Amino acid sequence: MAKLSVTKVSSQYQDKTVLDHLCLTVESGEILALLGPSGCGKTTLLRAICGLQPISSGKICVGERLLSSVDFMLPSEQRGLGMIFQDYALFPHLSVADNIGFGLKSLKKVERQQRVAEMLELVKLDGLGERFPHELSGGQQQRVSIARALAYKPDVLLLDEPFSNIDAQVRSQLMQEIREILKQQRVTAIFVTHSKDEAFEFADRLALFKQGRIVQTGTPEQLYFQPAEPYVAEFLGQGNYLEAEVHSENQVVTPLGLVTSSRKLAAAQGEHMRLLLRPQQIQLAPSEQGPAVIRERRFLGNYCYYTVELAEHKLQVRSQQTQLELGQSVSLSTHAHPLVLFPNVSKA
Ligand SMILES: Nc1ncnc2c1ncn2[C@@H]1O[C@H](COP(=O)(O)OP(=O)(O)OP(=O)(O)O)[C@@H](O)[C@H]1O
Repeated sequence: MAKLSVTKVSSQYQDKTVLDHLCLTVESGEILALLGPSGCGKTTLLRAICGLQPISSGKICVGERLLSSVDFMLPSEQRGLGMIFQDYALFPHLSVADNIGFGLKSLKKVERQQRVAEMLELVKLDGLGERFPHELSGGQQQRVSIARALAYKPDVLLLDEPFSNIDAQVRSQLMQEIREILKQQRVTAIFVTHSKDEAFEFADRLALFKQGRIVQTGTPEQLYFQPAEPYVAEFLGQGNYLEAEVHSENQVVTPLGLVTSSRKLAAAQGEHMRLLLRPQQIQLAPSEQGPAVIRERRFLGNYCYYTVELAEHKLQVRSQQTQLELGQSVSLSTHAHPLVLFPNVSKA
């Protein structure tokens, strides 16, 4: 059974529907990223899970325990959830140790001190227990809030844009460290972000939001390489779209020539579709008679990003061939892979 389940949940602000029959499950020990643009309802869903936002349909459960339904709202403090905020939300007048021990008042003093010491060690802040939050860096403050949330062993940890205020230079390392801690402690977590890079780096699975609904859930690879719709494809990264006519059960005719799918196509022969190719799915080869020309080039170390002109198309190509020059003619190809085809709206 899923650890957290959100079933057909709707919620409104005044008359405006912000969550629309939304369904989501998080498995035990899993880190799920809720990903989506600003205003799509991510924070509202977290608030509903925490018990700060009423719902008008559906239910929210942890295991078999009901947290919210249309006519029931378990008080926030009885939900067994931990919460991490963007602004750390530490008590400024309490020391680091007292912040971490804040939710442990039911424990005896010695046990509490022991748990606080374990948590300080876990988040690599041993020796800093007597400091106050303003004496710590942003990354260290976020470690304190992780320690505070994990100290009372929550059933599910909710993280609302926890890395947004962290300096870009240390963000990636902090994310990796916190991910390791959550995995080591087998914490079930929901992580809200509008950054696909953060979602890729931190989560096991992504759920992509669109106007109050989840449009697709899956591993980063599934959403990136097998997006269910153009919205998903575009949110997760750059892509090239080419007109494609279905030629056989696993081939399409495109401006690149015949492109082969490594699995059977869902579209019928003769149908006009749009083929999605990620920049790294197009291969370049220098060729004097090649039909395409390099128009822009960005060198990025191990690889180059090229803008390649092919008839009226401008294609973005990522290639490890870093020696190609502006104005050079090239041929283009793509290896057989599971092709992603979307309906061709202009011909529909
Ligand atoms: N208290 C409120 N009263 C009325 N409308 C609200 C309220 N809070 C949020 N909204 C609206 O509900 C919608 C969803 O907001 P929400 O904060 O859940 O989005 P979000 O995806 O978390 O966005 P962001 O990434 O910017 O935090 C937005 O259109 C927002 O303007």
